[in-house]
Amino acid sequence: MNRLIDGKKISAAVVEQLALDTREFIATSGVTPGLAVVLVGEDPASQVYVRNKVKQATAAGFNSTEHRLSADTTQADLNALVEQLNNDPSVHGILVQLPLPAQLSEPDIIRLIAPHKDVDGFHPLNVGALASGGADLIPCTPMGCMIMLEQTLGDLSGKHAVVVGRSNIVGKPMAALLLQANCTVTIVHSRTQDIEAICREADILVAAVGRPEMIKGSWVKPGATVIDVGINAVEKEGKRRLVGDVDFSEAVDVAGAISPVPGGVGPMTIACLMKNTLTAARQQMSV
Ligand SMILES: NC(=O)C1=CN([C@@H]2O[C@H](COP(=O)(O)OP(=O)(O)OC[C@H]3O[C@@H](n4cnc5c(N)ncnc54)[C@H](OP(=O)(O)O)[C@@H]3O)[C@@H](O)[C@H]2O)C=CC1
Ligand SMILES: Nc1nc(=O)c2c([nH]1)NC[C@@H]1CN(c3ccc(C(=O)N[C@@H](CCC(=O)O)C(=O)O)cc3)C=[N+]21
Repeated sequence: MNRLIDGKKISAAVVEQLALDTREFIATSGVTPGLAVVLVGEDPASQVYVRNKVKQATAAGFNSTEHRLSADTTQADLNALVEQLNNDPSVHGILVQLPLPAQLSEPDIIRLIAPHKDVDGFHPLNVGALASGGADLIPCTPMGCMIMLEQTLGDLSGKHAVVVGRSNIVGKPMAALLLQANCTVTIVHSRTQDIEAICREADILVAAVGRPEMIKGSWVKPGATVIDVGINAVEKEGKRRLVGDVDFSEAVDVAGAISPVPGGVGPMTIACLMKNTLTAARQQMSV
């Protein structure tokens, strides 16, 4: 029996609960949570995500603002915007869409965001808190993956989890959360030898590589739970399609449960961004 992990459905339930919590927060504090999303340049995929984020934030009952800067924005201009948002009491969460154009420094801008408004959980202070087990603002994509895994498997204790990819935004925080949930965690990356054999040992396989359909059905242990984080735009039969890092058509016959792309991790990421925005607003208002 193969089971599809339906990110659209799970995220809708998360957002529904969040809308209730938000209403209660607004009634108690008199404050509406505010999310500011910053987009530099015209990357079409980023525009889609930003639009989805702003739409969902409005649905959850937040105020949300979108700040679009041109692709040739200077570091000084971007810094000035972030400082303005840091100092704006109506803004509780700030997200700067990545990647940034080449002339801008990602580490510098991430460090500049006030840690208590860092709803991506990328500031070194929040990364440190996650590593030592006491974080409030957890990176949205790994948080979304954990919700999917816990709904599918319940207790994750003792499972062997293999994370493919070691980026700061997905792979590393994913591994930290799995470890916190008592999994035995292996991280593999581009220098790992015999990735296939390691993947085949996984009870939980999380793919965050950015290579379309790299993980084949034969890499999956029968019955394993597969979470596909990859979002890759490819041309198929002359049409633009989104595919994951897992070869879904092969893996679906082997896995015990698997998340699709689209309709898997993507919507969960946005739902978790909303969760973090409410958490940030609560902390700032001490409610
Ligand atoms: N659904 C969602 O909400 C989100 C989806 N994504 C998607 O997830 C994917 C990964 O994103 P991100 O983590 O930012 O990507 P990065 O490019 O930052 O990291 C990719 C990782 O995969 C590893 N890797 C690359 N090629 C191989 C290979 N052939 N074999 C083994 N490992 C390899 C790299 O290894 P090394 O470190 O050695 O170079 C690196 O650690 C992308 O498709 C992205 O679009 C990302 C964020 C959110
Ligand atoms: N600071 C920052 N934080 C991020 O969290 C961040 C980022 N930068 N840069 C880019 C990646 C990517 N990402 C996605 C979010 C939602 C979908 C999503 O909603 N996907 C839908 C489909 C969207 C479509 O149709 O294109 C789905 O998979 O079903 C995808 C990808 C967040 N990221």
